[in-house]
Amino acid sequence: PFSNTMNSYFMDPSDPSYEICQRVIRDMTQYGVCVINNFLGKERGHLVLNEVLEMYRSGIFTAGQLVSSPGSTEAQTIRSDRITWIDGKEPQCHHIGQLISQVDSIILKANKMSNNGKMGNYIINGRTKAMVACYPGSGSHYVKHVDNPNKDGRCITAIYYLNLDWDVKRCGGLLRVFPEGTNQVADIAPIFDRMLFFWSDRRNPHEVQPAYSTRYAITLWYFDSQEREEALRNFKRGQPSSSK
Ligand SMILES: Cc1cc(NC(=O)CCC(=O)O)nc(C)c1Br
Ligand SMILES: [Fe+3]
Repeated sequence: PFSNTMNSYFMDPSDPSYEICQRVIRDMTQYGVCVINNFLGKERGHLVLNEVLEMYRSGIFTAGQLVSSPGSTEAQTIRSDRITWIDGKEPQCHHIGQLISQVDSIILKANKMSNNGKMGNYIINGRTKAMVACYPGSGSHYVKHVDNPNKDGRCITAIYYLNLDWDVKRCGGLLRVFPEGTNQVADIAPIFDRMLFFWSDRRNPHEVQPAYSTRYAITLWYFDSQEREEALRNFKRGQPSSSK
């Protein structure tokens, strides 16, 4: 439903352009999903990709999702995505760190710019670490799910894709979002230097279709201050958040 032709070349990382933030506000308000292509530009995109490849080669990625095949006799497991969490200050993650602070500044500026300082009625005051994910490409996928179904505080999912020459017909790995309230789906190819934002709650169930090439992505989840505070209060009281 949304046009994803926005390019963001030559953006000053410390002060994101007004029109990028306007675009995020408009698309998030109208569709709950926003795609920005050429987010860093080729050069910086490659610097981030090289750091991710180096991390992957160094073997610090853990097996993300261990799914023991149901009813299997031996404890056979089917690994799908492999992940590692970073804060971006690690010495070998300098450019990933720059990407993270660029996304931070866009989200925070957009949050301030949107009407009375709230984008989607959220006040964003923090985020998770960055999750670097790799789908090894042997048909690995991610089943349809909601990132934040039970008010754990996460309001925006931000995903940066790193995959050069990605052709969905050949490589699969499509992210399919099923925006609530419409039978229209949003198919998003995980192409190099593409930035994606979407509301993390039940408005955006999504799946990753089987990938047949190695598929890399960096994900950040931004917190709404009020919902996060409430979730932590519940957590301390030993209550599961709102409903399990
Ligand atoms: C670990 C974890 C990963 C994801 N990733 C995606 O949905 C994939 C998006 C993409 O790569 O296109 N989501 C959740 C709720 C958890 Br938890
Ligand atoms: Fe997800």
